[in-house]
Amino acid sequence: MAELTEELSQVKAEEPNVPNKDVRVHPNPEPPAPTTGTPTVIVDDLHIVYRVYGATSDHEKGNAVHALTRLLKRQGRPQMKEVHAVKGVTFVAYHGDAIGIVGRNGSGKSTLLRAIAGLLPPHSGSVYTDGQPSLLGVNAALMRELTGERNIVLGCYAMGMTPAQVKEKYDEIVDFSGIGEFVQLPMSTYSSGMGARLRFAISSAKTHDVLLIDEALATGDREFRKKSEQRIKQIRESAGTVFLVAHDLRVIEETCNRVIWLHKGKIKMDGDPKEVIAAYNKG
Ligand SMILES: Nc1ncnc2c1ncn2[C@@H]1O[C@H](COP(=O)(O)OP(=O)(O)OP(=O)(O)O)[C@@H](O)[C@H]1O
Repeated sequence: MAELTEELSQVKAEEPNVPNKDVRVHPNPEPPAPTTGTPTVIVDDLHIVYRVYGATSDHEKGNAVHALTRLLKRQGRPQMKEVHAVKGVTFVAYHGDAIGIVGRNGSGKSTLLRAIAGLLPPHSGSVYTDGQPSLLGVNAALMRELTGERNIVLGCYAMGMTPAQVKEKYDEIVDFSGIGEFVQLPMSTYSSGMGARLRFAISSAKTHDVLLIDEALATGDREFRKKSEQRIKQIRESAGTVFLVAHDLRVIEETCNRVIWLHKGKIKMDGDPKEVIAAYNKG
């Protein structure tokens, strides 16, 4: 384990750290004293636009003549399509907030989380965060060909933990994930639920200033969901801020103190979970 951690710390040291200049993140090395009412995330008139290159325009769809002409003229597909996924979203999140984000498929929930995490540059508008945001998604970058054990070590390093902290947390992460002896096997042998549980266990082993969870709880069973909810409560109590995207509205209602309803990239409602979820269910 010591050898492995040393090897991984070298790997990490060589990774280029490319700051995203479009997202203004203000890392706070000394976590602030828990103060409710202090803003942690400010999203100001945020617009996110995806550019899809090589998209087929409507009049070209399924048209063999166009495809053949392009081939003969050796032309590529110059078309570029823009998808305006988030359209002028503005809100402020505070210490101790657990904010659920609901909305239909394609309403912009994952895009908003990725923008808060600093992974997508705004087309216009700004995101300000106090502290380091961490995104935990069902597709979080664990490596399928590596064992659970190696992924735990790698994941902990990626979150900035020291070798001593990784050692201290290792057993707790394995216990919490409930994957047992599978920890010695490559993640490619895990069910999707086991993978999701391990990702959640790793990400939540550290105290986060801002933790963003994208559907990560959806694949867990009932018992695991209860444990995860408990852990989200602990993160809130340590004055962090949690954002949770889940299609299961019960999870959101039981875990969050505030809900944002996104509709076609815009905020339709923002407030008390019961009220927002009732309106969402009607509309
Ligand atoms: N990488 C991408 N490239 C182009 N368009 C994208 C990309 N990712 C998402 N989109 C588009 O952006 C819009 C918002 O997608 P997003 O995944 O944020 O929605 P969502 O609310 O999280 O959806 P779901 O509930 O289905 O997960 C959709 O129209 C989607 O097609």
